[in-house]
Amino acid sequence: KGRDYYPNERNELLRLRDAFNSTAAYLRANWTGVPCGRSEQSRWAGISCSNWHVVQVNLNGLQLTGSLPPNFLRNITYLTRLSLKDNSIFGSLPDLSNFDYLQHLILSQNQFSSSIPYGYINLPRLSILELEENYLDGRIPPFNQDSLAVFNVSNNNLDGQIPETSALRRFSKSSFDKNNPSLCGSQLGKPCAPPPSPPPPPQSPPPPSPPGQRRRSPPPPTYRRPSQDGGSSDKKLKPWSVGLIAAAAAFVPISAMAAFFCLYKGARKKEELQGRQVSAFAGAPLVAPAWEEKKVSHTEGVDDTERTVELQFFDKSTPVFDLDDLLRASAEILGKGKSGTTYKAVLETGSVVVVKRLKEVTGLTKKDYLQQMQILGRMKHENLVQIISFYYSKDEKLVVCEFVSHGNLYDLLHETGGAGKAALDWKSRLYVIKDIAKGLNFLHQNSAPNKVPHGNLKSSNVLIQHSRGAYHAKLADFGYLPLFPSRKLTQTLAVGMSPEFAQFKRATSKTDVYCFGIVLLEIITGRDPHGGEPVRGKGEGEFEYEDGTTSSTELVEWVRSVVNNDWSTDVLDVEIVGAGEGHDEMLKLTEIALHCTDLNPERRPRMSEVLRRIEEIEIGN
Ligand SMILES: Nc1ncnc2c1ncn2[C@@H]1O[C@H](COP(=O)(O)OP(=O)(O)OP(=O)(O)O)[C@@H](O)[C@H]1O
Repeated sequence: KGRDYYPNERNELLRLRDAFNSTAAYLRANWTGVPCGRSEQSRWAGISCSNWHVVQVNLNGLQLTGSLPPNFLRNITYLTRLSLKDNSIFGSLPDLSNFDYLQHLILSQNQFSSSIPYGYINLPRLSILELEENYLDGRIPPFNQDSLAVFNVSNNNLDGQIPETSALRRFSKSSFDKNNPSLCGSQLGKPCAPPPSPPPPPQSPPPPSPPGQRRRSPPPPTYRRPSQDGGSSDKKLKPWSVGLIAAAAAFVPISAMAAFFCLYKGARKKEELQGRQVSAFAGAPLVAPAWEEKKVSHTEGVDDTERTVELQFFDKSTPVFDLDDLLRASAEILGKGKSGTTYKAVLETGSVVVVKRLKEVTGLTKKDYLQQMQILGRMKHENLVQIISFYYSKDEKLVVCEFVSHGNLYDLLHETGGAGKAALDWKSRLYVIKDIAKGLNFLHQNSAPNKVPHGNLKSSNVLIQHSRGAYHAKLADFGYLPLFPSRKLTQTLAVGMSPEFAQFKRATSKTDVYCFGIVLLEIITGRDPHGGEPVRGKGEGEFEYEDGTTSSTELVEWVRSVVNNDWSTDVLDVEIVGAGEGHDEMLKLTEIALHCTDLNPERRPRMSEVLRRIEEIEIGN
């Protein structure tokens, strides 16, 4: 019956599978039997074989949550490729010494939070190393493999000098930059040592530096070996702690969180002793004494010292909680978007909130962050997700907002199996459309004229509530645009899909109107404007629509051509065409949507006009 398989390799894969939480159900169902048989092609999803051995593990974008088991894959001796990109795996990067055949190591877009293991410099055949978009800290080891062709450690929390090896000198800024604020070296055009200070002129002594301002001495240029646990010994609140705790809480009982919590507490105690944990609003009057105890405050002013800000609450009538409460909450990941990871947290009091951990905001000053948060906190409207509070520290920016219970419009419109889709009849769609228009108009009325008030309007950011027999909508994720410094990131937001952004890299309030038009077309036609294709992850760190050819414009063009021909009802979603109601109204809405998605932003209507026209449309019985 041919040769035997290698049971050790199978066991290693099963150990890996079992380390992930229930999102790995797919692997549980599929990884049965023998991974490598006679053929090179494995029956196991994500596994490739050669000569009866496992040689590749490719588990990208499967929403895997958990940490990698110790001595990870140690018996898979012939492994050439390990790719776990775009999951929510946390903890330390795996120790991979003695993997002599490993060529591709791709662990980007996860939540790993250790330093980069030193042993990686001894992987003799390493040609692709992608570790970007994690929470890695510490120094970059001195990689010097000639084989290295792709190297990316950007978007982490690394520091120190980029080692001056010939292999690393081959890579440019984009391999290292973003969110690695303390990293320095020629690749970044950022010398590590401070420039030698000129001798002070004898007549005039240099002005005294302002109190409390000390120059940070540059880190020593040598590589510091990571401590045993793979982390750094610095006990400050780690950028990963919230994510780790929240993710861990998704599948461990609250009591098991104590260990994490102690770690966090210890870190805080030290910070408090050092006087770093100071509220930026320390002078603000607190309304109830109990709140003082809880060390929370309400936003009343802004200062600009680069310190941690405790959770800030906007509404004095909401029950308050502090970061400790939040960390103790049981949490689950709702999703990982382009702007960060979103968690649902159930506090011990039973209140449910949503916590968004923003990424890519490290370049932002605290003042800018607080100012924008204050603007957003004032945006109170029944069709906007209410922001409850926010948190700022150098490494961690959190936005806490209300939880909206019925998922998002995208899922409701495109859910396969029909359950969600059929539920959204014409009347519900019109309710939802009106709500979106009202929420967006409110944002537009209350924002400065030169701003992009929402910036990320798309159906997955329209959250649905079901009350008194009807669907209602609330807009989420608005106002983040000023927080994201890079164009590349703006490109991933909904406004980045507009024709003007694709062509001129520009967005205005009329770009929001365009996004609204696209959502409207999506509701009317039932078609996914992005054709169901992933927006992200086309190539190595690239985005699908980078060249500006968005498929949302294809949807617009298609609707326009059908409508121009004979006002046919062909564009309408079959679900509502079948019901035979509301055709005229839907066609009126199609006209509005086409007006909103005009290629020329100047010709698009203002949101106030859009709302007026939509409100004229009757909701029948
Ligand atoms: N306040 C909320 N209440 C309930 N669910 C929410 C809330 N905010 C976000 N979600 C859900 O969490 C998931 C992830 O949201 P998130 O905003 O992180 O990603 P996204 O919308 O896919 O992308 P982006 O970051 O570009 O907005 C989505 O399914 C969204 O519907």
